[in-house]
Amino acid sequence: MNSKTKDCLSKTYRDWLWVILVLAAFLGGYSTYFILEHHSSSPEPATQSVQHHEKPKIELQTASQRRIDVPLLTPWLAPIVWDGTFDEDILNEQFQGRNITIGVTIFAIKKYVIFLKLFLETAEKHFMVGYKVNYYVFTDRPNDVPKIPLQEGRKIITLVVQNYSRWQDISMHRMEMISNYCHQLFFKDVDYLVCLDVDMKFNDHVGVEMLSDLVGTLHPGFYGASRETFTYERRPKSQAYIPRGKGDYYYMGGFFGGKVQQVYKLTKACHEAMLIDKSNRIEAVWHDESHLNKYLFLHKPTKVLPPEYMWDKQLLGWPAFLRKMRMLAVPKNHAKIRNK
Ligand SMILES: CC(=O)N[C@H]1[C@@H](OP(=O)(O)OP(=O)(O)OC[C@H]2O[C@@H](n3ccc(=O)[nH]c3=O)[C@H](O)[C@@H]2O)O[C@H](CO)[C@H](O)[C@@H]1O
Ligand SMILES: [Mn+2]
Repeated sequence: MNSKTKDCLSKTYRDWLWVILVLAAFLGGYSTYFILEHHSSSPEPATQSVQHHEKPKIELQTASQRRIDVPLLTPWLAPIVWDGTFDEDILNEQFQGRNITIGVTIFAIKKYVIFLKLFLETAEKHFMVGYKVNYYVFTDRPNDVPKIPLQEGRKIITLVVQNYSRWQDISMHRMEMISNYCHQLFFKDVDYLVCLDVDMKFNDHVGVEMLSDLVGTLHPGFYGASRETFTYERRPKSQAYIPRGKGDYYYMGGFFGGKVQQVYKLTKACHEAMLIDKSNRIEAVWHDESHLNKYLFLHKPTKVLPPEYMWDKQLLGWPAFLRKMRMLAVPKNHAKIRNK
């Protein structure tokens, strides 16, 4: 082979190399384009139908991700049901087929009967609308229970109970009475129990999003405060004792609930703890609320309600994280109403 032939061959060889390189580059680019395009273009029929059915789920995820200003889960992964984290329509679809009855316990003893009218009227507007509700009004003044029009499937059941001279005893004995009536009525007649103070009014939707096995509500006065400021009972002599550095949240005494069996366990345990305290001549600093906090520290709630569910506008204003005020405290004159 002479050098000319060699040159000619190597030139042809170089030309072919170029062709191969250009072809490879083209194929590489095309395959990248093809893969990207394949992912972003409309999916195959099977994927298409999944996407269609899951549309609400995707929206819900987006909605919950929108709340970055508040904690959405407890450290034990119970949801904290802030506005914007749930879809009422989906929840109603899940609950409506279950034919549930929700019991509400309200104590209106002595002068506190004056709170009943506003409580019940606003509950009819906002509380569990479309569901069966039994309002259990515990009172020593049955004639003062107002007769207000109720939606279908809802009723008021008046339970005549004794009063106590001290307001603290009235407040604390609620635990005893609720646990007693579980056997007499609640186990048989309701699925869930919601236990509320009477000096409150409904101001916005409160529905099935709040239902769960065991439910506690964050006390509005302590939301975002450090654990050290919580007014837990700090004396070891009391059954409600929570040592410093311990505890999860400060829950309010005026709003808790859950499945009847769970509320039975809670109220019975708190009542028994208060009996032991009494025999040891000690009363917890915030009465039933202190015992509730101890119970919920030992038995973690499966759902936690944010302070939307009980707010005090006069005392706390309207901070930005509070999109809704679902229940509000009704201002009261303590001197005029307590122990009267
Ligand atoms: C909103 C909230 O978390 N409230 C709690 C808080 O005080 P509060 O200042 O809200 O207590 P309160 O005066 O509302 O008393 C608690 C409840 O007991 C009932 N009652 C009281 C006195 C009376 O004469 N007649 C009567 O029916 C009534 O249902 C009232 O709502 O701390 C209390 C214990 O110290 C209870 O744990 C309350 O649930
Ligand atoms: Mn109250």
